[in-house]
Amino acid sequence: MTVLEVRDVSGGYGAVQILSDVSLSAAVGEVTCLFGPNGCGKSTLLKSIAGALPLWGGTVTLDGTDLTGQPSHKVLSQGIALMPQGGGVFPGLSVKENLRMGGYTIKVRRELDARIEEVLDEFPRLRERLSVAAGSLSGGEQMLVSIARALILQPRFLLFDEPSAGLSPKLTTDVLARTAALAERGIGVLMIEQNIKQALRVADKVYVLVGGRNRYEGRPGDINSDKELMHLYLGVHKDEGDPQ
Ligand SMILES: Nc1ncnc2c1ncn2[C@@H]1O[C@H](COP(=O)(O)OP(=O)(O)OP(=O)(O)O)[C@@H](O)[C@H]1O
Repeated sequence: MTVLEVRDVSGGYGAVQILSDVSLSAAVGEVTCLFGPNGCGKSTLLKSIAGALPLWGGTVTLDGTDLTGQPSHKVLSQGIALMPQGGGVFPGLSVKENLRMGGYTIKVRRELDARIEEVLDEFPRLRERLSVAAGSLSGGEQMLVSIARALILQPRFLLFDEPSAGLSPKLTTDVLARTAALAERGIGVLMIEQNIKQALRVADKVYVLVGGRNRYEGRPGDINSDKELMHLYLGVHKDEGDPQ
């Protein structure tokens, strides 16, 4: 099974260290959730894995292939796509143009068109809005464009940075269900999420970072028994954390 392995990763910005010896592993076909208090380094970790930030130490491997220190386009070509907060669509470009941008490495036009068609079959709502500027879509629709765009290159792993940020409770449920569906079709999902309770419903595995270090690793059913973690660091209060 394809596994993304992060080992003893350290990193930060300028001289400021944010991550200290962080390790995790995520598998294709699973949703791996990354929780932790604000500012603990979750986004920094995803950016470091995706090659958007240099690592100070440690390794990132995909199925044993060393990706440590590779620039983001190389990491992407290995099948790891980063979905930034808010989706990161190009607001002034149409939905169709955004999808084309997702496949910019596919040089054969027919092949790119076929991939776009495949993805649109999965996202019929986007088909109706192909010529609309992505920036004029709702937050939920922009997240769909972002997911659809990432799927054009048939990634093995999607790194989601708070896919539900700014979305209504209903859209949050939809987007989290979609991440679970992506995992079911064999993609590995590594996801930061603030909606702990809802994320636990779709998670196969959970990591918690505190202060840029690993604090917890386990299965979603077990995390509720760590009261300090749930209440103090994740802000989930009594009777709120049951993933059922
Ligand atoms: N570009 C940057 N330059 C300098 N410091 C940064 C930069 N981006 C983030 N930081 C700092 O790094 C720390 C970790 O930020 P990060 O965004 O990784 O945390 P997070 O766990 O994702 O937080 P949140 O849950 O609030 O999104 C914070 O103290 C933040 O202020």
